[in-house]
Amino acid sequence: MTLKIAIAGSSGRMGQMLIEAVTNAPDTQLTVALDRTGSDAIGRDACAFMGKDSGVLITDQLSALQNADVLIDFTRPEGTLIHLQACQELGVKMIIGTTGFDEAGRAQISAASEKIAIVSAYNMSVGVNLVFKLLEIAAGVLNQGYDAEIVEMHHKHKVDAPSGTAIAMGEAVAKAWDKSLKDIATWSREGITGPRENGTIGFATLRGGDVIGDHTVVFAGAGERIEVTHKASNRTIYAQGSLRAARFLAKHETGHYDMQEVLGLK
Ligand SMILES: NC(=O)C1=CN([C@@H]2O[C@H](COP(=O)(O)OP(=O)(O)OC[C@H]3O[C@@H](n4cnc5c(N)ncnc54)[C@H](OP(=O)(O)O)[C@@H]3O)[C@@H](O)[C@H]2O)C=CC1
Ligand SMILES: O=C(O)C1=N[C@H](C(=O)O)C[C@H](O)C1
Repeated sequence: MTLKIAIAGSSGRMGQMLIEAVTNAPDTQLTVALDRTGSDAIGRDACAFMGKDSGVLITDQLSALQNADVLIDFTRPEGTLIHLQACQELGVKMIIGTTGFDEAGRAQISAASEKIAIVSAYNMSVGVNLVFKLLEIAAGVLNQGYDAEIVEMHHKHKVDAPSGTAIAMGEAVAKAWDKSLKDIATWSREGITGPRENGTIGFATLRGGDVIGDHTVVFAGAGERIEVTHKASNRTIYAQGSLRAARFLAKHETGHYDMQEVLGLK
């Protein structure tokens, strides 16, 4: 069966990666390419950036989604929430890779999953999802006398901080410590901060150049330090993960799933 795929943010870094992956896979077909109203990309062939002619023109008309089984959305929270509404109305499933949602945005996604099947994850790569499992084990053992610090670095164009992945890593550690991340997170430090409080999780954000995505969780104890690191060197890892999510969604009509479920890690 061929899956009919729509891509949001078609001219973005991830949008183009996804278009390339969808057009190259044997079981998926690009049927809709969206970008926002006012974008220079509207009316251009979705595959023009690859020097190819697909016949799918980039549009801002959300009614085009009726020609898709699944929308893959890596845009911005405000765009994703508008697409979410259209997908509910048209019965189109969704894969959401966008980061930076507030609690209300996350609640809207969960509520929509009563009508349509949704996979959402702050990181679609196999490697990072494996790291979440490793963190569960590490934090479970290092639950006393170790300070957890999470350092991430991304390209200079990224607009949200800390990264969704860093937050999800913090949530994995906090869960293993039977805590809620919001109660123990130190999101940044500046000035006379005083000594570090035990049981907290610190975050540090670096931005620069073209770094695709580096994450390290440090567990620092007395006499030793354990570091768990993931480094992305190509955005295809996120696109390939999204295709796995699309195949997974073909078997579900409703419900809210994450990549751990898609990858069979839960
Ligand atoms: N879950 C995962 O595995 C990954 C998640 N991400 C996340 O994906 C998102 C996109 O990243 P990236 O591709 O680098 O970003 P880009 O800025 O390169 O692309 C974003 C795209 O979305 C469009 N867009 C922006 N605002 C809206 C809106 N309100 N409505 C509709 N479309 C909109 C942009 O259009 P325009 O250029 O006109 O503004 C652009 O086409 C980020 O949140 C990032 O953190 C990234 C990689 C992996
Ligand atoms: O904006 C990015 O580029 C990335 N965003 C995601 C995040 O915020 O965690 C995933 C990946 O790190 C790349």
